[in-house]
Amino acid sequence: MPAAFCYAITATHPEPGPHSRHKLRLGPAEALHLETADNAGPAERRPRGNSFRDRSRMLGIMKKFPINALKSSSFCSEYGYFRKTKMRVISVTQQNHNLRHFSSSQGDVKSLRSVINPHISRIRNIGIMAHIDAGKTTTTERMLYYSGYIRTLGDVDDGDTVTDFMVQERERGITIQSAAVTFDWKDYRINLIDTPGHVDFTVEVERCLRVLDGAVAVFDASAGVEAQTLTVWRQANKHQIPRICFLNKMDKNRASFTYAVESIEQKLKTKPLLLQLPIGEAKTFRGLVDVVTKEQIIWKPTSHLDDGKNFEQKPLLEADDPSLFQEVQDARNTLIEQVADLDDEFAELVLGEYSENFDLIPLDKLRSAIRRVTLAQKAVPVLCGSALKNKGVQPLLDAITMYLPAPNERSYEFLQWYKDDLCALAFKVLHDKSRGPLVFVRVYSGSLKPQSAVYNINKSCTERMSRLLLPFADQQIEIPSLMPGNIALTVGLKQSATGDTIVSSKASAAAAARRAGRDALGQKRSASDAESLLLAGVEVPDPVFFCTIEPPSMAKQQDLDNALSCLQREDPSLKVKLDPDTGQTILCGMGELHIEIIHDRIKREYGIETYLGPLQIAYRETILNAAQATDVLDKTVGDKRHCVTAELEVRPRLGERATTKPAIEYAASVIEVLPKELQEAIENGIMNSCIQGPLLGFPVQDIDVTVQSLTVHPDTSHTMVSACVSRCMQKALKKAGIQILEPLMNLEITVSEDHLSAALADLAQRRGSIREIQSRQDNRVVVAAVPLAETMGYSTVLRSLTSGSATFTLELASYQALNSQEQSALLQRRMGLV
Ligand SMILES: Nc1nc2c(ncn2[C@@H]2O[C@H](COP(=O)(O)OP(=O)(O)OP(=O)(O)O)[C@@H](O)[C@H]2O)c(=O)[nH]1
Repeated sequence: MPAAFCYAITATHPEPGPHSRHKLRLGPAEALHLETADNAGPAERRPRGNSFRDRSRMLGIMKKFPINALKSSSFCSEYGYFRKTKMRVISVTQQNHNLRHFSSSQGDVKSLRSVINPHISRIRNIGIMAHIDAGKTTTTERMLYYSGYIRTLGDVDDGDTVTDFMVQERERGITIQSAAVTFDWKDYRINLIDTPGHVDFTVEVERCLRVLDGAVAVFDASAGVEAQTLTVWRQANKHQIPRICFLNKMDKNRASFTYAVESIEQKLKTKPLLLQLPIGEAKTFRGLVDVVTKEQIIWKPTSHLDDGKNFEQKPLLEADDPSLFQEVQDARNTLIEQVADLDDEFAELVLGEYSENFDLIPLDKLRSAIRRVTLAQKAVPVLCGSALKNKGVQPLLDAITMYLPAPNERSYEFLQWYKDDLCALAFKVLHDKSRGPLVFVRVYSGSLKPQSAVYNINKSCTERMSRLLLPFADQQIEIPSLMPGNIALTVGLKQSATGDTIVSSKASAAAAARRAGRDALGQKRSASDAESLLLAGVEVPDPVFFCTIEPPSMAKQQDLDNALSCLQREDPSLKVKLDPDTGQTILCGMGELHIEIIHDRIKREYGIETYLGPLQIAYRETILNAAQATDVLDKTVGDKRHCVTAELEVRPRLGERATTKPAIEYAASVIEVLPKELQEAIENGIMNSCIQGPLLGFPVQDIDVTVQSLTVHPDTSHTMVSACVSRCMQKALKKAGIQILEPLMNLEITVSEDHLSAALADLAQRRGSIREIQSRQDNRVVVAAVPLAETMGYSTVLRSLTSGSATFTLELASYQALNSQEQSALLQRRMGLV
């Protein structure tokens, strides 16, 4: 299957707003180092027995219970003592940052008084992920505000949020790059990554997920689960990341808590744990009830400000609102049932001591049980609010600290190879004009210190790191060390790119490789499996669009090459190659928007005005039949004779589809006498010929290859073997008959009833096939399949057809064969005949 990705375009993009500018004021630089013996590991699990529901039914204990007047216990600091260390504050010089207000009084600016290396149990590495426009950036901005790191609330629509700092992000009101920010909330260090929702930047989400321990999935409460939510949810499943759901936009027209929860349950196939219920919906939304504590939280604007800082939290009494009171009571009983069903330790407690009265269950016991089931990914806590209207974000922050895991509660298989040696992962690169590349790293084991040499396993090189910085909101604070579980920025690493593994030395890498190798033998794992554990890289799907890119003059070619190589280090989904026939530079990307943004960044950040050729589709080639070919290469170079005879068979693959990696087999007579280096040379030859198919030069997919025979003269170099095999492959592929495949996209359009027929008529003209039309509140959701070639400029057309009211998402589904007419039309176009 192709790597899943999709893209979403809102047909109504907000216009760029005025950029508010503020001056940066910093408090005095001071840092404290935390040393604490606090260790909050998960309680040991007990073997599961019958379900709680079954057992409680047997015992007949499912009753309604009286009000629990317990107050929520505040999280008191468990810190031991603080020790002063040196720290330097550096204001961000990122070219595009608008500087923001920070509290100036000492004691107010938490970042400047923060501990540098909090105890690992107090760290939360969290991602915010969602469908485009669900409100990730707005929620992040509120978190920074309530935790005291910014003094004014930025707005996505005004283009002045902290995390969307690129000019393109601020102008378009979308997140393009993930942004990592650090802040403290109630004695916890939160490293938070705001990820893009637009599918062209899915790889950006994927690489962040590698370093996260938990995630907050944000939903638009009026839309529930949308297409890109499914994609990011699948990505989080793949990395086994515990999650919390935040139903945002509860203030919006048509917001529905019940609808959103149902869609989470049905579409994401997960068990939602309702930890809150909203008080009011849409226009009447004014607060929430904490189902765990049965307290109501009502936000109240002060006379001059409605920034959400002022809220009242008090027990919900029956007299306040009898029906809400009953709803909360039921919700709490259901929650207890659900958790007991999933957690034996809690079930025992509930069935024993508290079987007569659930209200007496201590809060900490219930919370610990919710935490255990969340960490085990058996269920997902659900909270709600409205980030834009400043409601619900503080309880969300509390939930992050309470229910999402600390780094030491996650298990990473590769850690065992490193023991206590340094193992860190570079997960993001930013280019800073004055300081060069800034590399974000997460430390898994050992510690990282500035002014030290480190070894990059992927690049097999030693590099020197000059400084370590913590990205507190949009300030960066220099720190003396980085401990396991934490995230920071490094200055000075010139070779390291996204996805690289960093260790202390070459010897330490070798020792880890030996341990991994030994283990691989023990567990019957292949050496390449062990290697992949050692190198925690990022999977990048193949691009679907490409175009030529030209500098304004030949003199600027070198500058353009440099700019592209910097951008590629930041963005592994950007591919750059040279057209072997024309010598032109080719830019390959994940979507129209992706290429547009790269073009814009080259102009703004590197000052090069480039010209893009027309956007083209990255088709694939495959074969129709099995075929055999033989090739002989006989060449004398200097005094050496290179002589190879190869015979190969190619066949269409029947099983697993959409892979450009051919399955290679050897005839028994060949494999018996094949040295490893020669095998590598043969496989290089086969792979190279699959990169550029014989018909139009597109990658060849879904083929099996058998090396039938191979004769090699003793003096022949391996390069000549590869060349002969490659030529033989090309012959075999041509004989087998080439079929062109085009990317087929899953398209989901959300449109009002009034504009439905216009959208459907347009779809019919685009070779689209409609699979389903669903209802989502007052809107219709059209699920269809459409060739990628027919989606160029679709956002503009849909916007005009629906007066800007529709939204759509596209996701690569598969590659489908072009019919013979379409294929010959494409051939003619590519040859310039039409
Ligand atoms: N009504 C309402 N609008 C909101 C809320 N939160 C965010 N918005 C608006 O929704 C739009 C998108 O918000 P963002 O915070 O940029 O959403 P995002 O998920 O970060 O978007 P991408 O990163 O581009 O995917 C903006 O116009 C926000 O003002 C909310 O709670 N209620």
